[in-house]
Parts: sequence; structure tokens; C-alpha cells
Amino acid sequence: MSFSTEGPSQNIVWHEQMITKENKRLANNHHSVVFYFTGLSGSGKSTIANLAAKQLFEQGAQTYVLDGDNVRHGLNKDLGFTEEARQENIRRIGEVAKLFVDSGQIVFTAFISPYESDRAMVRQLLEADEFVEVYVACPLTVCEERDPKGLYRKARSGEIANFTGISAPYEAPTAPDVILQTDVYTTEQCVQQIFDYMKQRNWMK
Ligand SMILES: Nc1ncnc2c1ncn2[C@@H]1O[C@H](COP(=O)(O)OS(=O)(=O)O)[C@@H](OP(=O)(O)O)[C@H]1O
Ligand SMILES: Nc1ncnc2c1ncn2[C@@H]1O[C@H](COP(=O)(O)OP(=O)(O)O)[C@@H](O)[C@H]1O
Repeated sequence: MSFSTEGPSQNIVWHEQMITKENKRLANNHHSVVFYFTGLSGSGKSTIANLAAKQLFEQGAQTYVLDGDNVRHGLNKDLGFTEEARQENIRRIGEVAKLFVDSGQIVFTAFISPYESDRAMVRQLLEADEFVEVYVACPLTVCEERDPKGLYRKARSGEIANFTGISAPYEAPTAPDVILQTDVYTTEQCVQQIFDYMKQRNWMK
């Protein structure tokens, strides 16, 4: 997937910004980091990400939610759901998330991100203390029962191809930093687990 007939950009020089990431973290009075949610459609990524971001925002933190459905309405509206398109989707998201971290924000990403290699690529883009992989774990049967957007029904009837969990793979994380079992714990309990993790890392008072 290439958008240039001349190959990669050349003659470009990195400019250091006058206001550094550290300056912004000090001004915000908190660390900046990506909570990288991954999980099946309907597992609860958006619900938990939005609630966690809202509660942090109410405490004065700078937060942003990058959500699969929303980003695919704009920046990534040219991408579908083949393995290659998902890879490009995640590559762009990783770069955008990195910019948000640079801007001092606590970012919650809510993408299915089904491939381990793509998640590893995003981890590589960031510093070790800027990427937290959050596995939003929920059995396919429960996600399918929830079916909040009616997509599983469409996938089962063949109306949607390459649907994760039905006709496309989901590679569960092998060593996530946090596991949220949304079929066992409530949304509030899952959000609390994120906050407990932040406290443990000294990122939250
Ligand atoms: N074929 C197929 N497979 C999976 N999901 C599909 C598909 N077609 C549309 N949708 C809707 O798109 C949302 C997933 O987009 P993502 O950008 O998160 O996907 S990925 O990370 O590139 O795999 C996903 O959102 P969530 O339900 O919030 O996960 C769906 O609403
Ligand atoms: N513990 C939980 N955490 C998150 N969502 C839950 C939980 N229990 C039930 N749900 C419900 O599951 C659905 C998850 O949908 P959504 O957040 O859009 O998932 P995703 O973003 O992973 O596709 C919502 O209808 C939500 O109310």
C-alpha cells in the first residue's frame, strides 16, 4: 500500500520543538501514555475507554479517545478490513497516538487490532513507559449475544465479510499489561482496574 510514485519521502529533517513533551507533562501534572485496548467487537473497548477518559478529565487530566469506528470515518476512511488494510489502519493509529503522547495527553485507543505483530509495531513506536497493552477479554459467545451494532448477525448471514472472530482471525495478546474480563466484571470495575494500574505505576494520585 503505497501513496507515492517516487518512493519514501526524502530530504526531510526532524525539527525539535521548543515546548518538549516533558514541559507538557509538567504543565499537565501527569504522565502521557497510550492505553492500547484490543479485543473483539462488542468486548467493551469503547465503553471502558470513554468512561475512563471522562473520569480522568473530570479530575483535570488531558485525555483523548481514539476509536476505530470514528477514525475510520475520517483519517482512515480509505481502509477496509483485509489483513493489509488493518495493518495500515494500526500503523497510522500508532503514529497518531504517538503525537498525542507527545502533546502530553493520556490516550485511550479502542481498536480491535487483531494481529500481535501490529500491536508490537505500535509498542515499538513508543517509549517503554508510554504503551500499556490492555486486553479487553470477552468470549466470542458473549460479544455475539451483546451484538450492540447488529454486526455479528450480519457477519453470520454473510452480509459482512472478514468479520473478526467469525471470518477473520483475532490473535489474543500473550502478555498484556492489563486484562479486563468484561463478562465477569462491571464496566466500573474495569475502569477501576485501569486506575489501579495507573496508581501502581505512580501515574495517578
Ligand atoms: N469486517 C469487520 N471486522 C471487524 N469490525 C468491523 C468489520 N466491519 C465493520 N467493522 C466495524 O469496525 C470496527 C473495527 O474497526 P477497527 O479499526 O477497530 O478494526 S481493526 O483494528 O483494523 O481490526 C468495529 O468496531 P467495534 O465493534 O467497536 O470493535 C466494527 O464496528
Ligand atoms: N464490563 C463491561 N465493560 C464494558 N462493556 C460492557 C460490560 N458489560 C456489558 N457491556 C456492554 O457491552 C457492550 C460493549 O460495546 P462497545 O463498548 O461498543 O464494545 P467495542 O468497542 O469493544 O466494540 C456495550 O453495550 C456495554 O454496555
